[in-house]
Amino acid sequence: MGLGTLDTASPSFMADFLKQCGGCAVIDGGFATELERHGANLNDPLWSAKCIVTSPQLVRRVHLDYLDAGANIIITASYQATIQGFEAKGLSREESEALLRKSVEIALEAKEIYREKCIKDSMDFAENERLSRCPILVAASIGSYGAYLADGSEYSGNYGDAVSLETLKEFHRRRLQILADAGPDLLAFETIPNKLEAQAYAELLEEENIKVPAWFSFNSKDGINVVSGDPISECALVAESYRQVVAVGINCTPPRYIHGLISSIRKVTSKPVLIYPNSGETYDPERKEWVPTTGTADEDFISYVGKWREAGASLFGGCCRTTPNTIRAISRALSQKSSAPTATLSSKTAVTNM
Ligand code: MET
Ligand SMILES: [Zn+2]
Repeated sequence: MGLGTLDTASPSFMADFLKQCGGCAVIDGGFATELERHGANLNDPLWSAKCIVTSPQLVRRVHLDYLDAGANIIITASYQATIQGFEAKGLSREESEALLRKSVEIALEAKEIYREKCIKDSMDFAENERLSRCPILVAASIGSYGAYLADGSEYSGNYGDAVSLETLKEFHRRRLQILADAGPDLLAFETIPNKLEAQAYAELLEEENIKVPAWFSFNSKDGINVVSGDPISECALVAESYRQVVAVGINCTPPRYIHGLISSIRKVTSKPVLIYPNSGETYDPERKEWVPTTGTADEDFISYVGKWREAGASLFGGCCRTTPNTIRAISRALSQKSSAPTATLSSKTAVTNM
């Protein structure tokens, strides 16, 4: 299935993977918001991680839906799964650690089911061809300290002076070890809100001698800086000297900012650039809901894909409020290989038919 020739420990792992995918890969779409669309109530400090406990079948189903839609990389449900968060719910240390492992196990299971389905369904030539061309990767999600706090600071990046580099490293250390040992193909540090946390991740990868390749993905609300106000160029540069970091990019950010951010990242790194924007709506942490933004055509998400590719991104997916339909449309847009991949696609359909 291709993976036999892909060595996650090799320095050329990401380049090899992208080559097998034809130059570009597809990441999945919004995970927590997709669980919600299926009826899960995530109004909880654990957010999507609650479903690892309450609805593992639904977690697996959403992974499978994204694979069916054309994702080459699925991201685990561990974004807001932390030992501290589970312990606050009364679980023991052992139970908490087992749940972290379980998030990876469910995604690996979905990958296996999907592969078996494709093999069995030998009549489905197109699917088989896709699989043999490009392997499926499981990326273990690591959300920020702010995501654990569940107080909106993942979108402000402001942890206050009391939170130091050491605080962040100690907060993340054990979770990182457990997720890395659970057997994912990648580690996805997602929605990184400031430079300090990126630095903490980078140092941890080295100190803990983590062998699983990682990506760093930041979020922005102005297209120039990450949400804390640290310039994206400085944040992306943190990753540059760490060989364990195999891609750098942006997630959970409105589509209208992505083009400029790709250019800024490309100026400071030659690592592959990944992007998985949200639907363009804004999360209101007080109301705990997504609200529409005015004045921009963020529903044109899919129509941007060709431009993002031209700007130098090579991994594309969606974040909050995007759906398997969005991913299917991205996958098609990329495989069309034309400079105007949206000609036959209604982007509005892709994003609003949720
Ligand atoms: N991978 C996570 C999800 O889609 C990222 C959340 S960003 C707030 O649920
Ligand atoms: Zn998001």
